[in-house]
Amino acid sequence: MCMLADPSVKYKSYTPLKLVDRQWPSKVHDKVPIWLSTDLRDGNQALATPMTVEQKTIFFDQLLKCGFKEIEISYPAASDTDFGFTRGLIEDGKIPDDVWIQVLTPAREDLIRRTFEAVAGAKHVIIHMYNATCPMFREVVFKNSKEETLALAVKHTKLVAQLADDYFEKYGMRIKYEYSPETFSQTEPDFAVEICEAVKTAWGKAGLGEERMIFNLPATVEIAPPNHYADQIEYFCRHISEREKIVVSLHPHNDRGTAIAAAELACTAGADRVEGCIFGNGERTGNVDIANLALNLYTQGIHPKLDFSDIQACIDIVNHCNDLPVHPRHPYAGELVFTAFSGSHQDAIKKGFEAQAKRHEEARAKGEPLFWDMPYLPIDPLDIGCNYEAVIRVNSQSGKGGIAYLVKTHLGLDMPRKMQIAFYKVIQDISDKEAREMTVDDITTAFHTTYHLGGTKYDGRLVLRSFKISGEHFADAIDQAPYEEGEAPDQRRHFDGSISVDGILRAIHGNGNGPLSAILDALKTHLDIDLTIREYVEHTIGGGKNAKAASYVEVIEAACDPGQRQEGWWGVGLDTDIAGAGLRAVLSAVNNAIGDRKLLDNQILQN
Ligand SMILES: CC(=O)SCCNC(=O)CCNC(=O)[C@H](O)C(C)(C)COP(=O)(O)OP(=O)(O)OC[C@H]1O[C@@H](n2cnc3c(N)ncnc32)[C@H](O)[C@@H]1OP(=O)(O)O
Ligand SMILES: CC(C)C(=O)C(=O)O
Ligand SMILES: [Mg+2]
Repeated sequence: MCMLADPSVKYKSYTPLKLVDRQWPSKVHDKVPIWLSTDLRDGNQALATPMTVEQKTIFFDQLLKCGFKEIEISYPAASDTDFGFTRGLIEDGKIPDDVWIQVLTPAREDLIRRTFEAVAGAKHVIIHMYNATCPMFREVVFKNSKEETLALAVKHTKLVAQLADDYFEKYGMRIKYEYSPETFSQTEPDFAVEICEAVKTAWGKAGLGEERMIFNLPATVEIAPPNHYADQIEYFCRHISEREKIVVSLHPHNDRGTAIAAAELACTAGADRVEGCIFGNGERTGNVDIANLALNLYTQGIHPKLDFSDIQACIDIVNHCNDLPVHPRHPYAGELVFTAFSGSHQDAIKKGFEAQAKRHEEARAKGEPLFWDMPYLPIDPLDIGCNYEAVIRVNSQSGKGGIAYLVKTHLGLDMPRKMQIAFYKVIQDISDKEAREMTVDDITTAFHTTYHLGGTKYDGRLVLRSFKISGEHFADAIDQAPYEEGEAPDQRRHFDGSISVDGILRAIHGNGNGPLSAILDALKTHLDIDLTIREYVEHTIGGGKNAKAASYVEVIEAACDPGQRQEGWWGVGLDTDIAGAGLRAVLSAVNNAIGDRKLLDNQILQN
């Protein structure tokens, strides 16, 4: 049947819960739940090739590093691998004293007994038993009535309770019980409560504190929007007796793509605990992603009590063990989640970094916290072990801001706005022509080529070899905007220098009201290059002995009508000396202005 067929005669909608005075919508999710990783069970059972013992061991170690205190390590009755892995962790003393391992079993006597054998001798164990409770499973899978479904749960809970006593006596083990009415979210809410009440009574050990039993309420298949799951959880929390003696746990799957929302809303509805997998592995569309949930709390200023400060290590291990990639757009973990390609995003991020640096400086001085508040970046990449390298990447969708950010970050050069526009066109041309992303290398190389910086030394048709500025103290002169003509005669400067012109050394000299106008005068006199400066900007790079000056110059034709807007040519100069930087910037711009124009021989003085 094609998608255009009428779905109303094929699919039934979920039945909303009539919870007239629901409380959760006005609550805020700000409490850190107990986390249980089920990567080694629900995650493992959903792999084409389940993990080997070696892979499970590596994964287990990573879960400990992340700080999980409850880890569902296996379904021991399923396979020798799971049974052996469980025994191995216990016998090799690999389970820290503050960690509870959890094991899953169906409500079947042989499998429950086998499960206990697997965990014999462990210090802290959660025995997790499940049976499906919804109408479809009762009717189709088990062919059981409600009463029979309840009786199955009660009978096997009693067996678990009996074995828990035996194993406590024999090994001194602390055992908690978790019961899952599998398919809870498709089960009649009052029946879910009824069966859990019966299980609680059968268990007979519901206590306070750590000993509370756990009711895990799975959205085995996510069949309704997240608000409905929250309603179901609130209903359960309000109707189950001795609420304080039980832990209410969530186990959301992601069939509708809303497992994260379901978990967060259901936490506001009263849940204490969440089961899930790192990066959301698991049956079909996966279990709820615990890293995502934890980092969502983190970005609200709440420490999630899980450590994802080295998210790449988690990605590597999950990849290795599950043989599943993490999508490039996966929240927090994808390789593109901190990257802006688009111009307006890049511009906002560049401005955001600059504003934040200023804000942080002021806050630091006042001893106040350095709050993260950045356009487009909800979390500081550094907090999860990433860096800012990926934040701005350039392609044909990028603008001047992003390119300027990369030039500033990688070359330390803070281009003036108009020069950013000019250099942006250079990069746009390359990117459009080559129809590919521009790497940082591409951009810095293009910058060096465009402004004749030639790596460590200058290149271009005209290269400054040596110079002397005479007249008044030149630092003052350069401060006085050397391109302003008409200064008093006693402020004029004289430029004496040698430049290489197309590889041949020439001596040139000229006068001006500053070093830059003096060199331009020399170029006019000797090479018939008649340009004037429209814009000049400078800044220092670094500090102390290693400080350098960076100068940026825009030149235009001297003959240009001042009222007429003319395209200029930009240049950059770097030198330990500010006058040197300015002169080099002029030559860099002049090189761009002359292009391959023939220079007049008769104007050149042979050195
Ligand atoms: C939603 C979840 O994720 S639940 C967890 C699912 N995980 C797994 O299934 C992984 C591990 N499972 C396995 O390896 C196997 O299923 C085993 C070893 C546990 C059992 O294998 P088998 O004995 O061959 O049974 P199989 O799985 O084919 O069939 C299930 C049987 O158990 C019954 N059953 C299923 N779930 C349960 C349960 N929770 N409690 C009691 N009985 C159950 C079924 O109705 C069926 O009974 P039937 O044979 O009378 O029709
Ligand atoms: C065993 C249960 C908790 C389960 O995995 C599910 O219902 O999804
Ligand atoms: Mg599951």
